[in-house]
Amino acid sequence: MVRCGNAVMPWAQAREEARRLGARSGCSGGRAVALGDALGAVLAHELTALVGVPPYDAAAMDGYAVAGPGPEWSVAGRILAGAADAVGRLSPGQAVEIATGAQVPEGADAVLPYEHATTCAGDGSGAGSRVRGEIAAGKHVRRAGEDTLVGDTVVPSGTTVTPALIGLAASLGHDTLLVCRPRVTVLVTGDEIAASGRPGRGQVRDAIGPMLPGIVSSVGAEPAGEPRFLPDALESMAAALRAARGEGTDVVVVCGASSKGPADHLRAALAEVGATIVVDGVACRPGHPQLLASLGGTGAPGDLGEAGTVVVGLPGNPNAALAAATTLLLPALRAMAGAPDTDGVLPPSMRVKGAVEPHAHDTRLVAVRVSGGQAEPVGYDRPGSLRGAALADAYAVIPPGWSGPYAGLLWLPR
Ligand SMILES: Nc1nc2c(c(=O)[nH]1)N[C@H]1C(S)=C(S)[C@@H](COP(=O)(O)OP(=O)(O)OC[C@H]3O[C@@H](n4cnc5c(N)ncnc54)[C@H](O)[C@@H]3O)O[C@H]1N2
Ligand code: MOO
Repeated sequence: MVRCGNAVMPWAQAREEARRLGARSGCSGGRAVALGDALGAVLAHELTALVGVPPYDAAAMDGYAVAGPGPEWSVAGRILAGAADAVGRLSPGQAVEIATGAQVPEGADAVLPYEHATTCAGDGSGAGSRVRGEIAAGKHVRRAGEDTLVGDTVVPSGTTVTPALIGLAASLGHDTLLVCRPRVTVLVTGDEIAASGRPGRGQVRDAIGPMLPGIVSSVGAEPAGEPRFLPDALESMAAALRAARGEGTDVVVVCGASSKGPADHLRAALAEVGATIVVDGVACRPGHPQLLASLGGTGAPGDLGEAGTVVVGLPGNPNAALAAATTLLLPALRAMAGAPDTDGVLPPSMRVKGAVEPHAHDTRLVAVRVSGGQAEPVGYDRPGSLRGAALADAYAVIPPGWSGPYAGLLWLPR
């Protein structure tokens, strides 16, 4: 059998190398973005509280804020949420009618909910009436800062920004967040590739460029503009790599030209621009010609520089490209942003339904649908076809020589 590459790396090791290179290259500085634009990015700083939670002593129930042990209080007025300092200090024996979330006046010991209170009517404004009930000191009052004190660190750097984190940041007084969103330049190679519409005779419609924005945004990165289409020519590819490095992009993804055919110029172009190849082929199916390199450093073996642009070479076959993106691109991007390795493979604890043949030397990535605690291969997952991956939830990770029935899972980007 023809094997592509002289130093094909085991699949798990290739993922580790991608993480190491991503972490070493880092993200080109954090950017302050409005809360609404931060979703999915990775926090480039610790999130601290600019205000406490709650910001003031607040009623947790609708009812009466009461001062003194009771069991009866005279009602001195009413406080609704949003009214700052509406009532002065309460004296023992006094109460105010209060809304949930309203500021509890000084001197109040507890809030007596309506459903536990007996009232004698006053003048309708809340004043002049009396209220009776049993209280426990401090009950139904949320004290200022009892959840979070001003200055507390609440979320570590490297956390992915979720809707909940955005809400939290707002509640802590932030309007912007400093985030890391690696920028990814996409180069689509091939004389036969059509960018849109139905391909003509001898043409193939680009299926990888349209996948990549979703793949990179699944880990909070972003495309640096539209894909650039390149002919099968060494000089065009070398020029595009130089341009991407000059523009300060974090990652260049090259689609196609990863094999060793007469029109596959990726390795020659990398040599021309002085790149250091870190992973030259991976022992996995599909996706074995994939490649990882750094445009940083001097190009001397082992010298990757401080913050060089990372190059990921995806094979031209679209399912091989998707497999390679989950193997090298996603781990590199997450590590670059400082995010933990949550895109890792689940432990081999998922039962695979039906017969799956392992490969003799390579890890197989088999498109599966996951339901009822089982992974069922969906088929149609040859290197050139995305039909299976489009129906699948994950790749089942089938190591060489696997005898089943349990496998690890690698979730597909959503
Ligand atoms: N002698 C060998 N030949 C090949 C080997 C090998 O080990 N020895 N490996 C095969 C494998 S596996 C793959 S995968 C491909 C990788 O090829 P390239 O990355 O060089 O890509 P191309 O040759 O340009 O294209 C391969 C195939 O994919 C189609 N393609 C390319 N780009 C796209 C795109 N953006 N969207 C959709 N389809 C695309 C292209 O038309 C070809 O059919 O090498 C094998 N050869
Ligand atoms: O391994 Mo290729 O990358 O399968 O088609």
